[in-house]
Amino acid sequence: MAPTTDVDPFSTEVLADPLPWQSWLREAGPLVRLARYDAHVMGRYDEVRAALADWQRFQSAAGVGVANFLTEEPWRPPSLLLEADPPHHDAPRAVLSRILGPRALRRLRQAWFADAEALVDEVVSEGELDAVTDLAQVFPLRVFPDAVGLGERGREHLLPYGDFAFNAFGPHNDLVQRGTEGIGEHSAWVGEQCRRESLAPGGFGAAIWAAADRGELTREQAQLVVRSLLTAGVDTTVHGIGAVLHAFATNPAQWRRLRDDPGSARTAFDEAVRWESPVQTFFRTTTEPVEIGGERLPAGAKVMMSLASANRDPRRWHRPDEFDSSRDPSGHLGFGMGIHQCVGQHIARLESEALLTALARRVTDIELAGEPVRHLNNTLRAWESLPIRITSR
Ligand code: HEM
Ligand SMILES: CC(C)Cc1ccc(C(=O)O)cc1
Repeated sequence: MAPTTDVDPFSTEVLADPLPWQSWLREAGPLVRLARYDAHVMGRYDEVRAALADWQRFQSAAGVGVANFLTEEPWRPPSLLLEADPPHHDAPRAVLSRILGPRALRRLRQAWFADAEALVDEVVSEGELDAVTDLAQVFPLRVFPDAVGLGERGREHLLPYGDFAFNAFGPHNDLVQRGTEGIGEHSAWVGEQCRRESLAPGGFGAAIWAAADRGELTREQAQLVVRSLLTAGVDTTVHGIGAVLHAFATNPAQWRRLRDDPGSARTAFDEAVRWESPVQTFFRTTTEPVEIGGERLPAGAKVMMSLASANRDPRRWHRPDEFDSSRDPSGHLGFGMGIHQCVGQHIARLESEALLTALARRVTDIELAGEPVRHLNNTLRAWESLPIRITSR
């Protein structure tokens, strides 16, 4: 019988500091029953990785949150990638993989590096700034909506829309309730941006619609694939960049390492994604009886995957709680694993690499200049505010 816990992983206490819970979870066993939710949870690297690779027995079509789409209405029509399994998942994934692939990045690299230099020039004279509001939120919102082909107006809907979507993977707690008031307006704006007429030529959105013209997607699918970009492509990178800036601000020696070797920016970002896991958890649903750690789960069971716990599992990582930009972070689960592994990860890496490279060129030292403040979300590990002091050459 799997150990049972009465802990609420979505409680304010756990969301504010999830590390003690994750340590307990890893020691309690490979699978633990969550008494508060009709669900189980995995926190060890090997089991989480194996389940993510096993899409046949751990499906996504029943939703990747607490809610089981087979028994309750989703808050919006399900994603054709995230909340779909093969064969339905195949075409949307193939289209997006190509559009967000290496060729797109070569086209964007020069422009994003220049944009990052310009932003750093704007802020670096400040001396003291908030790494969240002045950098982590600004840069992704300056480059990504343009790359998608969005108009200028209404981009302030993007962050709150994504924040709600990530809260909605959790239970209907206070975080979801507080977002309910504004989500109608944010959703309406996002839905409008997914229409072909709203999307500028040359952007990711127009490329998705061109795939529909070629018969690779239907028109309805095209709209939803654009919606996937707008849902998954903003808050994640904002909090990923927040995480890497916090990591460097609290490890000054590693900032000097980055300045000596700017080429290490990409690995440093992946190490920050492992260490902080901006996306902490999501769920799968069993499609047949599954045996894990001596526990037999029936079909239709919801299982929470704690990426964050797995990314700090001492069974897999040496000194897991340390941010070590010189380690090899490959194999981390911060972008997931298997057929649903993040299709936008290269975009995220490029955004971070552009900003870190621009900062490393101009900033000799980065350190905390005040108490960082957490932004709580049922799924995301995020900062609300990150006061830093930078000294530039
Ligand atoms: C630091 C930034 C990011 C993190 C930590 C992150 C994390 C993840 C994770 C863990 C998954 C797997 C979900 C699952 O297995 O159910 C995923 C999937 C996905 N991500 Fe990302 N992501 C990031 C940035 C992005 C960006 C920039 C985009 C779009 C340009 C994006 C689009 C997607 C999409 C569409 C999926 C669904 C893929 C599928 O189900 O086949 N993500 N992401
Ligand atoms: C970590 C994932 C849950 C992020 C994510 C969110 C939304 C979508 C979508 O397709 O709307 C895809 C991926």
